[in-house]
Amino acid sequence: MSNPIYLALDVPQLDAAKALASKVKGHIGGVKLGLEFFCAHGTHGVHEIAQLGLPLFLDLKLHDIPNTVAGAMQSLHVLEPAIMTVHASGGRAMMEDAKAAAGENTKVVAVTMLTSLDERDLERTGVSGSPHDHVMRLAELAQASGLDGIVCSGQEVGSVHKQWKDGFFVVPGLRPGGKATADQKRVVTPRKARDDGASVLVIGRPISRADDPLTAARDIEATL
Ligand SMILES: O=c1ccn([C@@H]2O[C@H](COP(=O)(O)O)[C@@H](O)[C@H]2O)c(=O)[nH]1
Repeated sequence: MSNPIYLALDVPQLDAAKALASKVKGHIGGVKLGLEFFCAHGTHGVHEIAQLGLPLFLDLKLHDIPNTVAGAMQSLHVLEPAIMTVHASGGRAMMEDAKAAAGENTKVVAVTMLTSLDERDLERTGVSGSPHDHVMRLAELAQASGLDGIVCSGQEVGSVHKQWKDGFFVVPGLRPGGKATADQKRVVTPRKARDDGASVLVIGRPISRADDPLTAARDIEATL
């Protein structure tokens, strides 16, 4: 079974990002490049990280009208990401067009409800009900739109997995026991997420901000 850990390289300096990924390379299955990295280093930075030879998850969480998102997907195609994200709240047409524009080897997954939000935050955006129900609704929409899977927290992945048997589930908001949650609100341990059906475990600060990132990555891998 391949290593499901994708290290979130939310690191401002390109050299530091490369050094961190190289250091823990033997204990992760891929790297995740998000907005912080892409806004600072663009496609050049992605090519640099690609040289490490690990699968790339380009987490740009695209959210715009269908034509614009499809155009962005086409432009990013050349980077050959293994995984890309769009927001499920962009709607069915946007997700359909995003999938159609992506390369055939790229999994397109929809962000449902950010792991930094809880039920009160959701209510303030005008959506009543539980995070669980909101995630389930958006998962159904993503599946109907032909996407490969979704991004959700480890608190929902078990239910989504029961409903969408062959879905591809990306789970961030992971904290090994006792680690600071910081801005994350819907958290579980990597092991729990894995047991409940996560395909990819996105882990950033518990590794990148650890005193010894190599030991942290190794310890997390050992719990799986
Ligand atoms: O709902 C979401 C979607 C994406 N993320 C991203 O995952 C990592 C998590 O980093 P940690 O340091 O392990 O908290 C980060 O890059 C987010 O942009 C998420 O956390 N939640």
